[in-house]
Amino acid sequence: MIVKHGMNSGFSSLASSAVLRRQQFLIRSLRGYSDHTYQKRMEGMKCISGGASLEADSENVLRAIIPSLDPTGHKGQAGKIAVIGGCREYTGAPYFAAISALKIGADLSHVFCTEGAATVIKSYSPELIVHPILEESYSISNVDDEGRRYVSQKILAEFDKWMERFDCLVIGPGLGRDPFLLECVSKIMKHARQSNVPIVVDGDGLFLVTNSVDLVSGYPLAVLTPNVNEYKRLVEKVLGCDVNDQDTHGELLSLCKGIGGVTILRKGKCDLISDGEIVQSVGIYGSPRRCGGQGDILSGSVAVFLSWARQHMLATEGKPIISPQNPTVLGCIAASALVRKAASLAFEHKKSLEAICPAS
Ligand SMILES: NC(=O)C1=CN([C@@H]2O[C@H](COP(=O)(O)OP(=O)(O)OC[C@H]3O[C@@H](n4cnc5c(N)ncnc54)[C@H](O)[C@@H]3O)[C@@H](O)[C@H]2O)[C@@H](O)CC1
Ligand SMILES: Nc1ncnc2c1ncn2[C@@H]1O[C@H](COP(=O)(O)OP(=O)(O)OP(=O)(O)O)[C@@H](O)[C@H]1O
Ligand SMILES: [Mg+2]
Repeated sequence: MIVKHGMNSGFSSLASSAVLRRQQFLIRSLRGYSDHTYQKRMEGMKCISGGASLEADSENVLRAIIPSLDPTGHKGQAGKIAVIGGCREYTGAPYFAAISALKIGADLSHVFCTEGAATVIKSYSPELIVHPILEESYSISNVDDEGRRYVSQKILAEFDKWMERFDCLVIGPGLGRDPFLLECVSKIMKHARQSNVPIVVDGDGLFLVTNSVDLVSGYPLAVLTPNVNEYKRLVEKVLGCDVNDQDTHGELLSLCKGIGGVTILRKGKCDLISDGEIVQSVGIYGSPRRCGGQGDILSGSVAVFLSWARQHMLATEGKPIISPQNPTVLGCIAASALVRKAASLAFEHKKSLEAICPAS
């Protein structure tokens, strides 16, 4: 887990582990804000809307919400995350999301995927807990309508056994677009909502939500993390128009309000984050490489930071020491800042000599 700056020396042995050193390095790296070169680099990146800079104070957000390591803590307190995704085509995306949750500092990370994807994902890492419960249409092609209902109920029952243990679900990385599978995932989302489990919707989860906005509308514990294409489809569906690059701020506010109370993290040259009330941007210099998988890493990271921000909110009895005060927005700011900085460091390290493996 990332260790808070200025922790007392009782944690020094823990803090000497390689993982902690690496994570502390990331935090320290974020302090480079005042660096002149960095400032110059950032000049072209700042998101200006209506003349006002919206840049979030991400370093202080990170400091505030990252939990301290506590020797009395038990496994699970730093976060239990589940990724719902992984099908015939895609096994990388759910892996990147789930392993990122662990690397950020969550204690447990699960993946719910199809049977074929499960063996592959398990072979990437023994650290992930993989549930091969989802089915695609091809695997039940000989089954009649009643049989399909049975399979669907069985999937839901299997998922429900676990659901209330999770601090956050990530729905969509590498999910695919099979109609039967998406129908089951819709039911999973409805159950998560009834149980007030936060959800991060990404990748094909956004394809599902764009076609069934009701799944998230009016749910303040939902975060959508669209890329350029996914954002365009959402705007077209919800606002009924093309993306307006002249009023990014106003459009994002309208989109959040149009869907109803969700938080949106719009990925791009600058990441823009809004809950329909405020807009914040994270323009930390990232990587010029746009290889696949970086968004998956972000969605797993948002899940962990969102959970920590909610814990922070509880610990401060609803009076957090940081603003903005919406924990889903805080989680998005922290994740965006860390992932962009990590991308920048990875590029500095590897340059273009070899392809940047997102998980490295
Ligand atoms: N290794 C893996 O398993 C990966 C799987 N992925 C999964 O693949 C599925 C589909 O996600 P996609 O992001 O490809 O779907 P999208 O529908 O967002 O993107 C589809 C197409 O849009 C193009 N595109 C991207 N940015 C663009 C831009 N700025 N302007 C114009 N065109 C642009 C891409 O080249 C791609 O051909 C999701 O489930 C996702 O999670 C991706 O996350 C990538 C990695
Ligand atoms: N033009 C850009 N310049 C710098 N960083 C960017 C740019 N576009 C996206 N990013 C960053 O890259 C990360 C992934 O965003 P991206 O738009 O590539 O997601 P994605 O298409 O969903 O990725 P994936 O391939 O994992 O599905 C985010 O952290 C985002 O801030
Ligand atoms: Mg994506």
